[in-house]
Amino acid sequence: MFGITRTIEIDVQETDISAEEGGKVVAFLGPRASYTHQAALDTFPDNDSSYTLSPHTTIEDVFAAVQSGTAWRGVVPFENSSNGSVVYTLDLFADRAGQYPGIVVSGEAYVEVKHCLLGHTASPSSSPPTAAAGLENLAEPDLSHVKKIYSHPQAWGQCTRFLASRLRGVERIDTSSTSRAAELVAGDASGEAVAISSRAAAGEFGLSVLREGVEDRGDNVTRFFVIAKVDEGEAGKEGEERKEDVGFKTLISFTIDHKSPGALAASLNVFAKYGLNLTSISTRPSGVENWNYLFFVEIVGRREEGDEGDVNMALRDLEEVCRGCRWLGSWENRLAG
Ligand SMILES: O=C(O)C(=O)C[C@]1(C(=O)O)C=C[C@@H](O)C=C1
Repeated sequence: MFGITRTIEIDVQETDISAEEGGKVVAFLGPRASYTHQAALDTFPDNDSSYTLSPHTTIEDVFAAVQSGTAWRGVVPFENSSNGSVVYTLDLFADRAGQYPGIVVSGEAYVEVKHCLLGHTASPSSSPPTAAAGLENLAEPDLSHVKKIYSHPQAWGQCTRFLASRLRGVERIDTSSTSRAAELVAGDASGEAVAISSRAAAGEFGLSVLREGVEDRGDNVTRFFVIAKVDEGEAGKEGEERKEDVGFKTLISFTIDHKSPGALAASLNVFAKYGLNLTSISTRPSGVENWNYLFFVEIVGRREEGDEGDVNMALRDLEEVCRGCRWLGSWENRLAG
C-alpha cells in the first residue's frame, strides 16, 4: 500500500486566516510580476481589500503555507499548453512524505504567457534602473554581450526556437520563477546577464524589454490552481452557489498493482461506468519502487456532500480496484462555456 488512501468525507476549510492588516492571505509563487502573481490577481483582485497577496519563493513554500494555515489560499502553476505539466506541483500533490494531507484544489486560472527577453540597455552602473521598462520592441537586438541567461525551467521549454537561434551555447541558469530571474538580472553588475520573464517584471525590476514574444507559440497559456486546506470530517462547500456538474472538475490521484494485467484499464473503467469524462491524465514516479507510477486524472464533475453523485460513487468503486486513491479537490471549470 502506498499510504495515500484516506476518507473522502472532507471539505474545504473555511477558517478565517487574516493578515494583521488587509484580508485573508493568498500565497503565490513570487516575487511580484511572476505569471503566478498574474493568476493570483485574476482570482483575488488587488482592489479587493479582503485579500492580501503574499509572494513565496518556491511552489513548496506555497503548499507549506496553506497546509500550516499561515495562508488561506495558495496559487501555483499546474500545466502549460505547449510544455506540459509543472512537475514540481505534481510532485507536491503526490505528497510522498505525507506533508500535505490537507491540500486540495479549490479553483483554477488561465494566463496567456507572453515571454520577453529582459536585460540592461547600458551598464547598470552608468544607467541605474528605473521603474519603467525602456528600449521597447527591438526586433533583433544585438545579444553578443550576453554570457548568462536566467529563467524558470518551464520557460526554457516554451522558448526553444528563440534560444536555439539567438542564444545558442549561452549558459542557462534555473531560477525559482521568471520574476526571480528578472530580479537577479537587475542585480547583476556585469550587464552580461539576461532573463526570460514577463513584461510586468521589466517594470517591477527596472529592466529593458530587449525582445518581445520569444515563446514558440502565440497561443501559449499556463493553467494555475488555487489550493486550499481541508479538514477531515468537516462538512460544507466553498460557499458557492450550486451549479451543474458539467461546470466542475475534479482531480484524483491513484496507484495500481503494476503486476496485474488490466489494473489501469479497470481503474479508468470506473470513470466510464459513471459517464465521467476524463480531461487529463499524468503520471509521476510512485517514489516507492522504480518504474511504478502515481496516476493523476482530471474528470468533469464534482464530489458531493454525503454519498450521492457520480463522482462519489466512482471514488468508492475506484478504492476497490486500485491500490490507493486520493480526492484532490473539485472546483469550478473556468473553461466551461
Ligand atoms: O515563473 C513564473 O513566473 C511562474 O509563475 C511559473 C511558471 C511555471 O511554472 O509554469 C508559470 C508560467 C510559465 O509557464 C512559466 C513559469
